[in-house]
Amino acid sequence: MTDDRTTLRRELRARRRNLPAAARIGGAEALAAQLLALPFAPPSGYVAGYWAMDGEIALHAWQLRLPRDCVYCLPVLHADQRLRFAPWRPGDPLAANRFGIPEPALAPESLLEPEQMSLIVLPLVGFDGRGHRLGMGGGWYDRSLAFRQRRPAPPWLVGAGFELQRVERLDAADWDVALDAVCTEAGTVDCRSALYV
Ligand SMILES: Nc1nc2c(c(=O)[nH]1)N(C=O)[C@@H](CNc1ccc(C(=O)N[C@@H](CCC(=O)O)C(=O)O)cc1)CN2
Ligand SMILES: Nc1ncnc2c1ncn2[C@@H]1O[C@H](COP(=O)(O)OP(=O)(O)OP(=O)(O)O)[C@@H](O)[C@H]1O
Repeated sequence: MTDDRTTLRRELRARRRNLPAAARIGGAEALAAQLLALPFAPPSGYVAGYWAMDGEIALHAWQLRLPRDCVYCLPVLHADQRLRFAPWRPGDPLAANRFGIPEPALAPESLLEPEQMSLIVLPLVGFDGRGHRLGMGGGWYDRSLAFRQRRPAPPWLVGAGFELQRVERLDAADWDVALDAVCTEAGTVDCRSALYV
């Protein structure tokens, strides 16, 4: 990881946190509409979101408006350094993981593999117009979704963020998994046609 990426991460996270509450609430509603309008939005199956923290754009509006046959899931950290996913509805028990992020309190054998998801929404720290992403730097999503470099969707991979997290250009590392789309409160970047350029 270069110093540049560390600096950019810090700056974008601060920008994300400083957004006023009204923009944050309106943004979550507008994001839900963008996610529901995706051409590949699944009518059924497991879909993964995240528990928003550190100023991340929230997914509760999307969760509430999902088709009834979609099962909303949250990421769960696993000892093998790859994410698993677990269904979660408001009221279900949660426990904080080692980053302090709430995750469903389920037995390990009940957890779902990334391969079982129809669609996964990834939290973005930053993104560019080609769909390259900057995450928290732990490599959790890249490791967990590496199989998508050799195999087509599903799961569809969609980054979510506020428009103010867009940057001119992010260089992709070998391990970076390409997103199929990026959704913000202002619109959607469909990255599928850009995969081979
Ligand atoms: N809401 C949300 N959930 C998520 C992620 C995320 O980015 N957002 N993740 C995306 O990968 C995974 C967890 N990865 C994470 C990686 C780093 C940090 C983090 O806060 N790092 C702190 C200090 C670390 C510490 O407390 O030890 C930091 O960098 O300031 C959090 C989550 C899975 N769940
Ligand atoms: N497929 C992989 N196999 C092994 N290690 C990986 C893989 N993908 C990423 N990593 C490791 O994860 C580290 C962090 O990667 P990077 O800086 O791209 O994270 P990020 O994409 O910002 O974070 P995240 O994926 O958590 O949102 C890298 O230094 C790399 O060593």
